Amino acid sequence: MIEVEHLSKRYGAVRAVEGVSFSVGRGEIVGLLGPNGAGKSTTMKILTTYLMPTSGRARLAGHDVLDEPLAVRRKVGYLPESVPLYPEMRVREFLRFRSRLKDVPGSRRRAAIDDAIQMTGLEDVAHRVVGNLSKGYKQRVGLADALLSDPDILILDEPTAGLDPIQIGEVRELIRELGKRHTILLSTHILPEVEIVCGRVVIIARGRIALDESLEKLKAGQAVEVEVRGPSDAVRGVLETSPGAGGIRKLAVEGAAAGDPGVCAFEVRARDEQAVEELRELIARRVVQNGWALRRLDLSRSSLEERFVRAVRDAVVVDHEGEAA
Ligand SMILES: Nc1ncnc2c1ncn2[C@@H]1O[C@H](COP(=O)(O)OP(=O)(O)OP(=O)(O)O)[C@@H](O)[C@H]1O
Repeated sequence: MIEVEHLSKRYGAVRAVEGVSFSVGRGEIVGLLGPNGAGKSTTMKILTTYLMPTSGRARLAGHDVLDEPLAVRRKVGYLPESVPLYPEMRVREFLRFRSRLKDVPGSRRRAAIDDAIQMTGLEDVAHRVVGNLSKGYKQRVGLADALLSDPDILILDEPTAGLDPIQIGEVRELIRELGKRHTILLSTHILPEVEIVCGRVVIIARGRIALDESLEKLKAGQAVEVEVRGPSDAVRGVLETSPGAGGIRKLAVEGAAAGDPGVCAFEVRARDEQAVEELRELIARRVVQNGWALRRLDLSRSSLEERFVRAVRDAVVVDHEGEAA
């Protein structure tokens, strides 16, 4: 549904996007992840035909952004980083206005607006003035707008930016729901967001692709963090000999005293993706069987974070080497 080939964009001397290539298949939810200024918004503006690339190609649902920009716009619903709304309009009135602009046929317009309102949970505020809504609800109005023409593709630029934790959860849930019917490319710089919502992540750093991988693969080799009240050496021995364990790292040991073995914490890396869930349960059983108190047992986030930091750092190094050359 989205094919991007060697896309570049310069703003004067600023190379915002440099030879970016990736693709998104029908029904995928892909996260475009990167630090501030990485080139995410610029890429999305090119894909939605709001900006022309300096070079390279992009096709959405088979239409080229340069040759057929109107056809692209008909296939794409776009939620820009800052949602342009008319604050003095009421929600339904705004969506009616937008549906006319988007050429939604008159006979379909009412149903399209009702569907968009229902999908985004705006029923209770449909009669309210947009400018008086909370930021979370304004974001939903932006999403409803993006859905009006029932587009095949949704492009969402930082859809949860500036929302409170409850609103963030609601919008993420909504995106997952939308992912059942639409192909979605969303940008964010929040790692857990990608983990929760997306099936694949494309990391962009300094305008270049630093990583393009499925979440499943990224999670392979994931680790379990375990905290136990028990003798550190014995605990370590039991953890590292657990079937499925691929390596162990000490996180902390504290408080051993007379009569108290103290508390120790380890990160146990799973040998493969399947192993991590089994390993978690096995560790719980083994700790308890040894008569130790299990204080904490989590999936470690560090593996994905490490991959992100490494990918971004490597991209910066390559960039500097490129400049030096
Ligand atoms: N209109 C513009 N004129 C000049 N430079 C620009 C313009 N728009 C963006 N840039 C620069 O291009 C680079 C990429 O910006 P872009 O907004 O695409 O990044 P981003 O990944 O979306 O960042 P953020 O997460 O902060 O929104 C940055 O260095 C930015 O300063």
